[in-house]
Amino acid sequence: MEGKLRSVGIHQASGWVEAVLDKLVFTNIPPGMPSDTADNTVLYVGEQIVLDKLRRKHGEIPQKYTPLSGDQVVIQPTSSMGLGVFAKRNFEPGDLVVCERPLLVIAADIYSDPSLAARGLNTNYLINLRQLGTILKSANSHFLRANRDAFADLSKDYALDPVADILIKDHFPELYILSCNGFKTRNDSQMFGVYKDYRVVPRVASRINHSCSPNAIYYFDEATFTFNVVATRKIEASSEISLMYCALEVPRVHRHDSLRCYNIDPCRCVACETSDKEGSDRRRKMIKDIQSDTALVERLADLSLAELLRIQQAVEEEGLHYLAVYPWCCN
Ligand SMILES: C[S@@+](CC[C@H](N)C(=O)[O-])C[C@H]1O[C@@H](n2cnc3c(N)ncnc32)[C@H](O)[C@@H]1O
Repeated sequence: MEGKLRSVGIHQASGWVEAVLDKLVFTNIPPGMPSDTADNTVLYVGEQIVLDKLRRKHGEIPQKYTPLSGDQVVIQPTSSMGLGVFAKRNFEPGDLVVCERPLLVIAADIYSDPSLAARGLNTNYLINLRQLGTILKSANSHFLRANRDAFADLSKDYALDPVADILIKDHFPELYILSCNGFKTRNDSQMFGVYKDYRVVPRVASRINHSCSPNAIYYFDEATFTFNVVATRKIEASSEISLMYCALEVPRVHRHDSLRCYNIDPCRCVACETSDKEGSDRRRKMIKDIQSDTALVERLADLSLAELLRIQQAVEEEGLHYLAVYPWCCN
């Protein structure tokens, strides 16, 4: 079986290289100013039309940004989750915790290119993975040296699927780095060209672990090409910064199912290690029901103070302060 897949893969991949790889741009942004250090440079892999679109929209890209001073966060070992990112000072809700040029921005669904479909080249999950792996190998050779080393050093703790893990992992470690550390750009991003699924691999924020009660959210700013992490609640100096890797308004067992691909089994976050399971599941279900009930969301202003307080308390107990429903209840 392995031999058959391999030979199909090689045949398909060579047609694919002509069809797609040649039309991708690999651009270090900002492009090669003498003053640019590697940590101010993003390798963008995607289509030229996307770059042109961003230039039209923002004037020039990347626009200047103000890097945060070095006394915000520090990367340190955790007790049970490998490395983590810790606050070096107190943060208030809304404070910028990390603002950095990421290592890589890449269209991760390159195999969905319509020109491949027309030529019957994107037919098989494993072949698609090999195609993306081939692109990532090319990306590797375009990194500035320091960024290549930083990328290679990131966690590969990810399971794609049992067959792929046996056939591909040793050949395409970059695929696992992307899967483990790649954050989706937001759905309303203007970056879209042919591809829809842009991933951003940050250098510092890749070390941020998952929590089911996260204290921060992230966004990618395409004008400055920066990856930003913002506190959603108070974070005290020396506590760990956390993000969410999966939907959180679902029962713990569903969260754990979604986290298994990150080899997070069990989840070591404070919420899972300490909270009462049934009570937590009940509160999250209540929050989910409210969120999905658009009529109720529109009527929030009409709810009694007691009802609003109940929602507010549930959100706070579960640490889901980032949800849109939270400020509505507090106001
Ligand atoms: C994006 S990396 C985060 C940084 C990572 N700890 C490191 O040392 O590079 C994701 C990996 O961190 C670990 N991890 C993150 N959150 C975790 C959690 N809540 N429980 C257990 N392990 C976690 C898992 O190994 C996961 O695959």
